[in-house]
Amino acid sequence: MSGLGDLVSNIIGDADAVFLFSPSAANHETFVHGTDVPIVVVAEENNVDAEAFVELPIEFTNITERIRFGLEGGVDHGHIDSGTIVLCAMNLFDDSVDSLMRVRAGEFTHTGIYDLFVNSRAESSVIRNVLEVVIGLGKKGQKGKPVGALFVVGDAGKVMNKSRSLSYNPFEKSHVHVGDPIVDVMLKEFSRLDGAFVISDAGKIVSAYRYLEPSAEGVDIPKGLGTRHMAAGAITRDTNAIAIVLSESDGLVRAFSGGELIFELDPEAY
Ligand SMILES: Nc1ncnc2c1ncn2[C@@H]1O[C@H](COP(=O)(O)OP(=O)(O)OP(=O)(O)O)[C@@H](O)[C@H]1O
Ligand SMILES: [Mn+2]
Repeated sequence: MSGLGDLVSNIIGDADAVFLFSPSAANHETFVHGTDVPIVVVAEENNVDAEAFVELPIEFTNITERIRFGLEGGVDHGHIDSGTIVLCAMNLFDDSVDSLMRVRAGEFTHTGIYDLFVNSRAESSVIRNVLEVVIGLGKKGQKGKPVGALFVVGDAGKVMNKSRSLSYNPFEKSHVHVGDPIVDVMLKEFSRLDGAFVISDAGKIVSAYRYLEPSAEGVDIPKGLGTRHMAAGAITRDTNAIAIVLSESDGLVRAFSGGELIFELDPEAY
């Protein structure tokens, strides 16, 4: 094997921690027993009873985003320091680890995806549920036609104060939460009409058809996005909410926090 082992050990030799992405129990065992550096598991669920664990709120089909999220979580939970050289191990093609990547944990610029889920007022499961609804809407559209939607999540009292009603609120006296199966259907139906949905920290649907009237001062969103995206960005600067928007015109899903665009994704890729 003509020196390949040496080349590879140059890449992985100085790693001080291993991040295992969605490992099988057998893979996890192998790594735990095969090395004495700390092992951190990054996955949607902790199926392997890992001591050090970072929960992935969504699957992240983009691998660099998945890694970034895992590393930010690892630092945030105190599993590693930000300068640590990490070996990321993944199975991209089947059930056994087939991919190793060497990354310095602090190397990434802060993307905000981690904060969006973990440091928001709203529960991360609520944000995940809203994202799932929006991605679903983006995939199918409404009766085959592209549809736009705006969800404002968290800090609902303040959001209600900075908005006005465009129509009667179908959620007025109801106690429905995002993630309830019936709600998916309702949200998709009501998203045909104008305005925003307002969701509480705990996932209660507070209102549909809200016209947002935040101050737009200091909001810096990419040129070319229209009033829906501007309102979404601005409300997240004026309150502690985050906003998730489906664009009717380009079909992309965008998330805003603190007045900034945090990420954009193509629902067709999910
Ligand atoms: N302040 C607001 N609050 C709530 N909804 C709004 C607000 N401003 C615009 N919208 C909604 O966004 C819709 C689309 O407006 P516009 O085309 O200007 O936005 P956009 O950012 O270009 O979004 P899209 O990419 O979906 O076209 C409006 O019909 C309205 O339903
Ligand atoms: Mn538009």
